[in-house]
Amino acid sequence: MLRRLDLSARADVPELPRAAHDVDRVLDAARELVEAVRVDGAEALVAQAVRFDRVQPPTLRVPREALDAALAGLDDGVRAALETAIGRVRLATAAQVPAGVTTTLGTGAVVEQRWVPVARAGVYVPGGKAVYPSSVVMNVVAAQVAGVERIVLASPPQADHGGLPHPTILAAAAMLGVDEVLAAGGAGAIGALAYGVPGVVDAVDVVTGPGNVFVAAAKRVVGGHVRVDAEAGPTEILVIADATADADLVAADLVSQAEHDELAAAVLVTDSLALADAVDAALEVRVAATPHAERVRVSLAAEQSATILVADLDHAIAVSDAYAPEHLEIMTADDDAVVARIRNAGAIFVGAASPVSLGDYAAGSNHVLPTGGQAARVSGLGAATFLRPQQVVRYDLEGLRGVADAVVALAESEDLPAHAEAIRARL
Ligand SMILES: NC(=O)c1ccc[n+]([C@@H]2O[C@H](COP(=O)([O-])OP(=O)(O)OC[C@H]3O[C@@H](n4cnc5c(N)ncnc54)[C@H](O)[C@@H]3O)[C@@H](O)[C@H]2O)c1
Ligand SMILES: N[C@H](CO)Cc1c[nH]c[nH+]1
Ligand SMILES: [Zn+2]
Repeated sequence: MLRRLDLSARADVPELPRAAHDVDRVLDAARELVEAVRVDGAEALVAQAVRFDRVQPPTLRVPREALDAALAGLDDGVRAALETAIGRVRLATAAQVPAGVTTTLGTGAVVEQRWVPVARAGVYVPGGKAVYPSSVVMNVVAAQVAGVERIVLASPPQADHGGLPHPTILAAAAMLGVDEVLAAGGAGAIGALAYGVPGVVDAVDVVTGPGNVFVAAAKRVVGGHVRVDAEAGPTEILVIADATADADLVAADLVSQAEHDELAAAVLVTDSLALADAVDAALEVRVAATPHAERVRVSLAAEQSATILVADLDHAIAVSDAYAPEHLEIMTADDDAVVARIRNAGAIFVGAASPVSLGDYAAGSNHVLPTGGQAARVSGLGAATFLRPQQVVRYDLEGLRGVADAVVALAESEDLPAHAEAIRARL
């Protein structure tokens, strides 16, 4: 089911498997959809809902009563599970908030750095092939912990639910106190959050959230206008496993992420031919039995998924770092030794009892993570996504006197004498 790429006879890392239908290829389509919303507003959002979601939303802004009704109708078990997820993500995210620092550079000379949240955040929650109340938790809790005052959430309208977002998404939003919710999906929704739509939603400062390639591409399009988090597109899992790993668990985890999307990537990197064969055998059994087998088969057989045979674990680490996966699982004889040497990954899951699906819901980590190789440069969603470091300068006259000569000399060297005058005027 997984194609094999045998690199075991070489020590270098060639081009690795990626989806052909990636963000670059849908960038023009996403730009058109964003631009239509920027120019035509609500009319374009409704047209895109009819075209892609096959439903006309009764209203783009979800009414308060619909949020309340969704919360009232929420299954008790799901509510308890959401509470668990919210509690864990809140605790782990609160620990991320950086403390401000004050540096004293001399008597009466102080520079402070404080962390200030943006005023408005727009968060996207996917809802095409699957619906993601867990992404409500990941986005909203991170923004709330950062101290964002206004959070607006967008999620695709559902034909089976009268053209509103899925009721579990609405219920999760209501649980978290988010009452500004849009029935809008895909690139158009990202455009609406970034530019605002008269009478529907005001523009935000930061747009975050996962989604399919169109959502990821739209975030790239609006990235020059608002702050965006990493491109969190079709899910990726890369497993580094040696001969000691449990092949059936490896197979279960590959299938778990392949079920998101035909474009999801599932990659096994191993130095053990026996393990590779055993994972193939386990995949046959698991895929045959999984409810989304059709989607999983496409994802596992596609060019973005593979078993990569490597010479040894050093080689496996080099391959994984070059790929920079969204999720990296490590199942080896000495997991700590491997994780210590990893540089590039959105999130790392260490050992057989830490599968990606734990992190998807309730580990306490955030599941909105960079895909498409971005994990080599940027991080996943967290409190910092909504915060900016801001410097506050507090000098008194004694402090100013202590550095005045340097400022005046530099101002004159730049031929900006009025800058020097502004110092002299105080002394
Ligand atoms: N990386 C992460 O952190 C992360 C987290 C959760 C989910 N995901 C990914 O999110 C994605 C969710 O995708 P989904 O499709 O289920 O939901 P989605 O909400 O991302 O996409 C649905 C929307 O896509 C748009 N769309 C559909 N077909 C289109 C087309 N042909 N042209 C233009 N726009 C089109 C529509 O507007 C539709 O509302 C999956 O790929 C999943 O792997 C990623
Ligand atoms: N694995 C996805 C990308 O990180 C997140 C998710 C949500 N629900 C299930 N899984
Ligand atoms: Zn998942």
